Amino acid sequence: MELQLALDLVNIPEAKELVKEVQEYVDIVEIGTPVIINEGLRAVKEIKEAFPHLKVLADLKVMDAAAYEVMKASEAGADIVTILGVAEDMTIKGAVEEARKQNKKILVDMIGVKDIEGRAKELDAFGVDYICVHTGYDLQAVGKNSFEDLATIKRVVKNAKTAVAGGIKLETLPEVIQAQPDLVIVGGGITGQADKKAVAAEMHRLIKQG
Ligand SMILES: O=C([C@H](O)CO)[C@H](O)[C@H](O)COP(=O)(O)O
Repeated sequence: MELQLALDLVNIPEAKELVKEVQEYVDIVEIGTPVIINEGLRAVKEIKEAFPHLKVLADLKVMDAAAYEVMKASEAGADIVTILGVAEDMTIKGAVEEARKQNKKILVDMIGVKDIEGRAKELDAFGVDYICVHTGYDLQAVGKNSFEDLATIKRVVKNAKTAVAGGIKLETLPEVIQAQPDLVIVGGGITGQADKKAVAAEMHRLIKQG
C-alpha cells in the first residue's frame, strides 16, 4: 500500500516546502488540479526536478483529447496522469495508449460516476493502471465518503490497482486500511495539520504495517 500526498491549495514554493517536510513518508506527490490551474504544468516539472526520487502525479482530470494532454504532462515529468472515469471510452483508451508510449501510468478518477461497479469493470478491461474512488470537496462538505465505493472496486477490479481519495484523515485512515486499497491519497489530512511531518509519519507507519 502506498501513500500519495495531494497538494491542492499551495503555490510552487509552498509545494516544495511541504514536500521537503514530509518526503520520507510519502511515495507519490500529487500536483492537484487547482495548482495546475494556477501554475500550469511548470509545477509538475519543478517538483519532479526537486524530488526526482518521488513519483509525481499530475491531477489533470482529463476529459477529452487525452493523448495530447497525457503527452504534455509526461513531457513535464509526470509519472502518473489522471483522467475522469466519466470520459468517453475512446478517450480513456487514448490515454492508456499514450501512457504506454511514454512509459507512464494512468489513474482514473471515479468522481461523478454513478455506476461504480459497472464502470470499474469496463475501465479495468481497458488496461488503466489505477482506479480511484473519490469523494470531492463538494460531497465532502455534505458528509459523504468513499468507503462503500472502495469496497465495490476491491470486489470487481481484477487488474488495475485500487485507490481512494477524499477527506481522509488520521482518524479515518484505519478504516481505509482495513479495505486494503493499493493507494491512499491524502491532501488536507496532512497539509491542513499543524505538525504535518508527525501526521505524515504516523500515516506512513499505519499504511506500511497494513
Ligand atoms: O482531487 C482532489 C480535489 O478534487 C481537488 O482537486 C484532492 O486532491 C483530493 O480530494 C484529496 O484531497 P483531500 O480531500 O483534501 O484529502
